[in-house]
Amino acid sequence: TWRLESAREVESLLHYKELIPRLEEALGKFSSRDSVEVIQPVRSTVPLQKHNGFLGLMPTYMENDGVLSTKLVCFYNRGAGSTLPSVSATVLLLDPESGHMKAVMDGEAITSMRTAGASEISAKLLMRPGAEVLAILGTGQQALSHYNAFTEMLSFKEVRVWNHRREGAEKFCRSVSGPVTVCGSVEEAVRGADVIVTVTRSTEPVLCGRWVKPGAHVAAVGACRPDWRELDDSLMKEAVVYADSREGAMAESGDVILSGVEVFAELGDVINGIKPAYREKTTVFKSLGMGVEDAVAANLVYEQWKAKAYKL
Ligand SMILES: NC(=O)C1=CN([C@@H]2O[C@H](COP(=O)(O)OP(=O)(O)OC[C@H]3O[C@@H](n4cnc5c(N)ncnc54)[C@H](O)[C@@H]3O)[C@@H](O)[C@H]2O)C=CC1
Ligand SMILES: O=C(O)C1=NCCCC1
Repeated sequence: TWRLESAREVESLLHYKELIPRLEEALGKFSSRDSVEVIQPVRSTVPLQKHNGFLGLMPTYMENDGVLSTKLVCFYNRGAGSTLPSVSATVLLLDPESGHMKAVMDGEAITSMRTAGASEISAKLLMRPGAEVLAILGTGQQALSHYNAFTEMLSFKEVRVWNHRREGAEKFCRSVSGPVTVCGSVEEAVRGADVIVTVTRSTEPVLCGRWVKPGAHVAAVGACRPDWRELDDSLMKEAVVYADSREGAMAESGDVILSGVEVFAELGDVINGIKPAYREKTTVFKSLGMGVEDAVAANLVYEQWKAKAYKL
């Protein structure tokens, strides 16, 4: 069994330019609902009540590609004083024929990068052509990976960030290489923005529809429990709502369930040409995270790692 237990080592083997095309292909395969392409049940979750968290189990089998994996992810709604991460994950890659373990790897970088990769795909497909202003709400782990993916793969003239604690936003600015404007309120950050990424741990709406420019694209990444929100009802009702998985969104997204809106399409439906990309309308991509994204990312890490090991 190959062991890649350091997030840094996994991160050094993953690059958005290689990862994103594989994610795009995987999202299309998932939405084709062809069992020889992808079998991926909706995540099962076990509450960790004492610790204010959940364990998520995310198995996936891609028969045609010979990829079998599962991610074990613990995610928490941590109090402000905690120094522990909000998301902690491990990915196991298995040989589908023997069932033997091929690799066990840290899932932190995989989770950060594949989530940002999926959001980047949503923006590429759904934002208005010529989008100039990116706003990021939240300044934690996902904010960083989204900043990296969006600035590397797309071009924005301005990046704004907001955090509910200003020092968090200032720390974020110091940790990235490009220019970023710190905003004192969500409204200030999102007014006139073309693309908005919500990556907070909030359980109540932080983004209100009345602040969002018509035609903007929102990649909504937080609020992955049926009673958690990041977006208000007016935004959900105004927007055309896309998701990574329709079943996942209907089971896990408070923004979808509690607003009562329909998921118009999966991102994979757009990739497959089955559903239109309404670039001129206000769009929301509700991301819950999928095992198939972890599977292709882990398989890419494994391939890169083997190539590196055999070159030595
Ligand atoms: N859709 C997906 O595939 C994934 C979703 N997530 C979710 O994305 C969110 C962000 O994850 P990470 O960046 O890893 O977490 P993190 O803890 O590193 O960052 C969270 C950010 O939210 C801010 N925050 C905390 N409480 C808040 C509140 N009440 N209102 C507004 N902001 C608040 C924090 O200051 C921090 O800037 C979490 O909800 C997590 O569960 C995480 C991984 C994958
Ligand atoms: O897909 C994932 O991985 C996660 N999704 C939502 C919560 C944290 C982890």
